Amino acid sequence: MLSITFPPLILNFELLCLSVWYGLQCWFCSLIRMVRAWYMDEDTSNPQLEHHLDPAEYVPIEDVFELSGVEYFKLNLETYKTDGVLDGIRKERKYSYEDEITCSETCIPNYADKLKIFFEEHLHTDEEIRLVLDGAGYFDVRDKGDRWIRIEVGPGDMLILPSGIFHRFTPDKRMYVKAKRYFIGEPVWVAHNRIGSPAEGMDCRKEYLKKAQEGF
Ligand SMILES: CSCCC(=O)/C(O)=C/O
Ligand SMILES: [Fe+2]
Repeated sequence: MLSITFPPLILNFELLCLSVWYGLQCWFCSLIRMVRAWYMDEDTSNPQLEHHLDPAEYVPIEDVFELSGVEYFKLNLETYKTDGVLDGIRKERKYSYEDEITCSETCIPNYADKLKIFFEEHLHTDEEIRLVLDGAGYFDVRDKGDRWIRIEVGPGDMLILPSGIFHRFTPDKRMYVKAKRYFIGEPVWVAHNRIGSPAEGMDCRKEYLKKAQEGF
C-alpha cells in the first residue's frame, strides 16, 4: 500500500539504508583490517592483481623486517596527528620533510606512464617512507634471497624501506592511493633501476647487502 502511494519515498529510504550499511561496513573493515604480505609470483602482467604463489605463501608482517629490513608501523588515522606515535618516529629518525602524494588518474598527468615507472624494480640512496591515508596498493620488496614479498598497504599502514633495497609499487585494482611521504633533509626522489643502471654496484646497495648478511 505504502509502496504504491509513495514509491519514490520508499526507494529513497532503501537507498539511505543501503548507503548507511555500506558506510558502516567500510568503517568496520578499516578498524579490523590487518596488513598482509606474501611471496608473489614472477608474472609482471596485470600488477594490480594479487599474484599469489600456488599454493599461497603468506609472510607474517613481524617476519618482514628480518627478511628484508623493511619496517612496518600501524597508525590510527583518527588520532595520528596528536597521539605522539608518528611524532615519536619522526623525531627519533629525524624526518624533517613531509608531503602528500595522491596516485590517481586525475592527480597525476600521464598516470599510466607514472605507474610503469613506480613498477620498475629500483632502489634509492635514502629510505622510502610512506604512510597510507586512503586507497590501497602493493609494495613489492626483494627479500635477502632475492624473492619478491608483496606487502598490501591500506589506510594507517606505514612502511619504511631501507636505502639500497630493490622494490617497486603499484596501486591495487581500484587504482587509487593517497600517502604521506617523509624524508631526512631535502628529498631525493631519484630511482635507480635494477636493469640498465649501475644500481647493483652503488654504495647504498653494498651497505644494504652487508646489513642483510649480518642481520637487520
Ligand atoms: C604510495 S606512494 C607512491 C609510490 C612511490 O612514491 C614510490 O617511490 C615507489 O617506489
Ligand atoms: Fe621507490
